[in-house]
Amino acid sequence: MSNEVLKAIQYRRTVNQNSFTDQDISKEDIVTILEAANAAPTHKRTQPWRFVVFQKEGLNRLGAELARIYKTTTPAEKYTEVAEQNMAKKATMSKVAIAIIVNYTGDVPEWEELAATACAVQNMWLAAHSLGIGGYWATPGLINHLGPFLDLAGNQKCVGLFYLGHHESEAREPVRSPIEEKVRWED
Ligand SMILES: Cc1cc2nc3c(=O)[nH]c(=O)nc-3n(C[C@H](O)[C@H](O)[C@H](O)COP(=O)(O)O)c2cc1C
Repeated sequence: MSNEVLKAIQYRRTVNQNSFTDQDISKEDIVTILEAANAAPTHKRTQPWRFVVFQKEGLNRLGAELARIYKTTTPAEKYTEVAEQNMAKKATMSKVAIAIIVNYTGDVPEWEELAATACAVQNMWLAAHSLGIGGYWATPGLINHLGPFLDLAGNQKCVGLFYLGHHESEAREPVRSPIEEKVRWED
């Protein structure tokens, strides 16, 4: 790879909580990651991304809420105590969790605001990677029940939780089918 940006794009990976270390993420790094999100492209500059940052005790509250939602929304025949505990652990094993929210303005089609928010997440992911911090975008069905906890307005939707931590996982290139299969050239 020829430069740092291309390298970061190739080596950014999903890093899950099992690989996170105990090292804290500094406030400065969190702000750098959020500023990267805020630099994402956006039609009509609606800047639809919103974030709620959980750290320290906030992670325990998030974990407890995820476990509570799991317990109250999972049919009895599918419920397991282990799954309930694992749901909470996703938050408590992370150093930071960022709720990803789309703020729909109505000024552009909804899909464009969702797309802009996804661009913001990729920016965060790359910024985190460049700081030695791994990220994991999780989209369990439970996020559809997080509205009251996150204090979302009627035009806002949570589209995931971005879990972050310093980590010890090996750098890996992506596993993808060849780009040639996904492109048609017209000369
Ligand atoms: C919109 C979106 C939602 C995702 N949701 C989940 C999820 O709920 N659980 C999960 O394990 N991974 C989730 N992922 C991560 C993907 O599984 C991961 O990006 C994919 O396996 C490729 O790995 P890489 O990120 O290391 O390239 C999500 C990724 C995206 C872009």
